Amino acid sequence: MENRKVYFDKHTNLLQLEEHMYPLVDVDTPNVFRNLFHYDEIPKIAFNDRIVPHSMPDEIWITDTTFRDGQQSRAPYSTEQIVTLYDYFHKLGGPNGKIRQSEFFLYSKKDRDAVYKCLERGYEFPEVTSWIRASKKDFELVKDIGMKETGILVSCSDYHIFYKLKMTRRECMNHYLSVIRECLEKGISPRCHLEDITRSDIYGFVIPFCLELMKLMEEYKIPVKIRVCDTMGYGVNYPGAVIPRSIPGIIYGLRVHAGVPSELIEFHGHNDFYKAVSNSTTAWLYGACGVNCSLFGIGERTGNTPLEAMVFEYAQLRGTLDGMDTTVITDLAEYYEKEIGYRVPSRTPFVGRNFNVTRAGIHADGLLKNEEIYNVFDTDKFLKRPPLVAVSNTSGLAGIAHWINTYFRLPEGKQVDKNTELVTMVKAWVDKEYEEGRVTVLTDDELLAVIDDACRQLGIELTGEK
Ligand SMILES: CC(C)C(=O)C(=O)O
Repeated sequence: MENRKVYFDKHTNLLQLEEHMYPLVDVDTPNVFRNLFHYDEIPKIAFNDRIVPHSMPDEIWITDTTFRDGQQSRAPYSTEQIVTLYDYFHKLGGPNGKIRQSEFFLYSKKDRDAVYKCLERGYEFPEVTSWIRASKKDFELVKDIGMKETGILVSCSDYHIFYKLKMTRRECMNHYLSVIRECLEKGISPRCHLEDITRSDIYGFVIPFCLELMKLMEEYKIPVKIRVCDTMGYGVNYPGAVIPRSIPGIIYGLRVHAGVPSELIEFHGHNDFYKAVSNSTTAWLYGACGVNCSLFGIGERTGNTPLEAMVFEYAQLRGTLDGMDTTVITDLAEYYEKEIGYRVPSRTPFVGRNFNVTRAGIHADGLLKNEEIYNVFDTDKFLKRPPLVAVSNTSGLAGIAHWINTYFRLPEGKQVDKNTELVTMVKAWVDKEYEEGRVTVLTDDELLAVIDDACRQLGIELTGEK
């Protein structure tokens, strides 16, 4: 009886023995959940109305995959760029380590150089962790570098087990367990990436497998992490939705039926159905301590959960930033644009060029009277990005003056107003554009060119904090 865990099942009101409840179901043919996923139909969301209780852990955090999933989907970063980004993550996450870990490839010399350089920084957070091929050689590498933990791929849906690995569930589970045992033998903590969990048989494969993993953790006294990978973005957060698509249901099953502690559960989302952010927040709410994110959501296909979004989700859930420095998000966006040559799409929340730009005349009027009316929060304080009013035919002299003052961040005393000659000159150009039939708003670049020209004619310079 020693190794068997007994737990109280709230659904049945009975004490249950775990391994008797959830033996591996070794099916002959793959269960691909055709009722939900018919490839030539749009996937379906089904409901059984079983409601899972919230269980947000006392401490929650963010982990980062910018250099792993993020880098998989774009041109590789240079070593110097990785180190700079890592410095920024350290500052953004703050002294409480809200960006707890960042994962790195170890495949090439270049990958390893970046790891050595980041380790040399000596930061406690984000902890540098790895992603490797599950082989003896790679385990040794992890150990030699001095890392405590590594990610290992343990794909768990029958799509992967039968079609990709060409194994049975039993063969696959035995294979994974032997690899993880090898990792533990080396004294390294495995982070098990349960790829494609939202198309997997949760109680026929995932829970029996995680029960075995928890036994290995007990045997080796080394933490075994479970990363819940919503690889194709099928996860949903709706109360009463059925597993395997229900994120609350998956997290509940792992915690209650497989006995995985919250601090060892991490959610990794993809944005194929626009749900990466809400699914990640849901994972926190239902008992995962960690959400794994990539900066600006850059990742495979539609991308991962954007890291910056979860910083603001954190603050909204907890009522505090717990030491995170959100202004670094703007520094990161500028660094990407200037040094990496990537401009975040302009309407992207918190970072896009236009995320707090008001264009409609009627909104602009409200914003000019009181910025709280049309700005989500004090974006100048938290992101060094005061709200802007785009200039159009309805802007008037005051709107143009506001645009110049905010765009150039002109300090009081140096600000222009509706009587300034520069503003009159720009207004004359704007009016002419619309008289000639223009129907669209003016772009920043167009305005900058006109302002530049007018300043030259007037022999003045706009000196702001930019
Ligand atoms: C490769 C796996 C682990 C992954 O990143 C995912 O499932 O999204």
